[in-house]
Amino acid sequence: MGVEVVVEGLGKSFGTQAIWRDVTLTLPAGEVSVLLGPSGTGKSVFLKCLIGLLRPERGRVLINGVDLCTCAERDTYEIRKLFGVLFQDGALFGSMSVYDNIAFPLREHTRKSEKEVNRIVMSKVDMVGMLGAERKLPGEISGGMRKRAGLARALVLDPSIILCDEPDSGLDPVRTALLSQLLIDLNAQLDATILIVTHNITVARTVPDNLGMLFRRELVLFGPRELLLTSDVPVVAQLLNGRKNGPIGMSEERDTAEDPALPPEDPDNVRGIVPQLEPTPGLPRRDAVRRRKLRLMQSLHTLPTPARQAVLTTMTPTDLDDYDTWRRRTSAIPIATRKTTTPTTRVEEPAPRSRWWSKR
Ligand SMILES: Nc1ncnc2c1ncn2[C@@H]1O[C@H](COP(=O)(O)OP(=O)(O)OP(=O)(O)O)[C@@H](O)[C@H]1O
Repeated sequence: MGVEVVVEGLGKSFGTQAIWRDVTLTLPAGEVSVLLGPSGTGKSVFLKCLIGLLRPERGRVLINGVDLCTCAERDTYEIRKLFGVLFQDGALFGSMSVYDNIAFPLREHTRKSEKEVNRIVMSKVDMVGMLGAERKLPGEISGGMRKRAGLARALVLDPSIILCDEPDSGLDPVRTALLSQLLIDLNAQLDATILIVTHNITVARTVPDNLGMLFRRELVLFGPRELLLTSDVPVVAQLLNGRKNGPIGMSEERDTAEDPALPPEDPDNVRGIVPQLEPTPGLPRRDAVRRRKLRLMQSLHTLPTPARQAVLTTMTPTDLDDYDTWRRRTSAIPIATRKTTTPTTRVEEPAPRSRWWSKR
């Protein structure tokens, strides 16, 4: 199963340029999350901080209890093995074939035989739909294929955490839709924690379990997809609808500090929940979906009404039964505890779980 990534109070600057400050969020284990934000808001820098390629000045990144911001080089190296990363440009070695690029982490970090390497590489080549192109050089294939080759390379060590920096940039709408499906299928097969940085609104609306947004050097919001897709926060609504009117300007200097109200009659306003992609028929169901539903029910009371209603519409009778079982199990503890002091008190609700989503 994937690994939870906990980010607490993270801050990063380059010299006097503050990129973002006080970023706090949790990527739940095995779930798919998307990070949005206008160009230049530091999304790629954030990914690099998560894998320890850049060191933030403030805050913590906790993975399996290890703080990547302060741990020794040796621990960083070990933790990094949990990650598979698709960099923005694919980051392939230009002089190596696609096959050798994908085989590289296996040859570098494992002692597998060439036969075993071949089996793994070809299975990943197949997975990303590149059979027949594996002997080509990166310069001989399209940008979209380079992205998919980069994704195949990110997967060869069976990562618990997959980071994808703009996997859809430069892809046509059909290939973007296929890539979205591929990411959901991967999550169903691997149950890995996935974080995708994208500018693509359709990907943001249809792929993730959780959405977040960076703007003006801060994390505006991070939480379940229902929270952002029903959000009235102007910058979130502007970005998710791809509109020109709103706080986001052409350049950072033109971004406005206040959140001007959006015109309610805007015909482009397509706010609301769209169905999330399901794994391709024949693949396993996503384990994350059930875990996430239980977690959402536990923290339902912390969500704004529109998000809460949207979450409730996704619940099946089985989900509600799961929640009921959990409630009975957890409330048994306080009832037993209270018996000694106030035996007549019935505890109706489990202790409220602290809010796990983040708001500026
Ligand atoms: N190594 C570095 N040294 C100095 N500045 C850097 C470095 N890496 C990134 N930056 C700066 O950090 C800011 C954020 O860059 P980043 O690439 O993370 O943005 P982004 O949100 O991913 O943008 P885009 O969506 O356009 O890819 C930019 O102003 C960039 O110039």
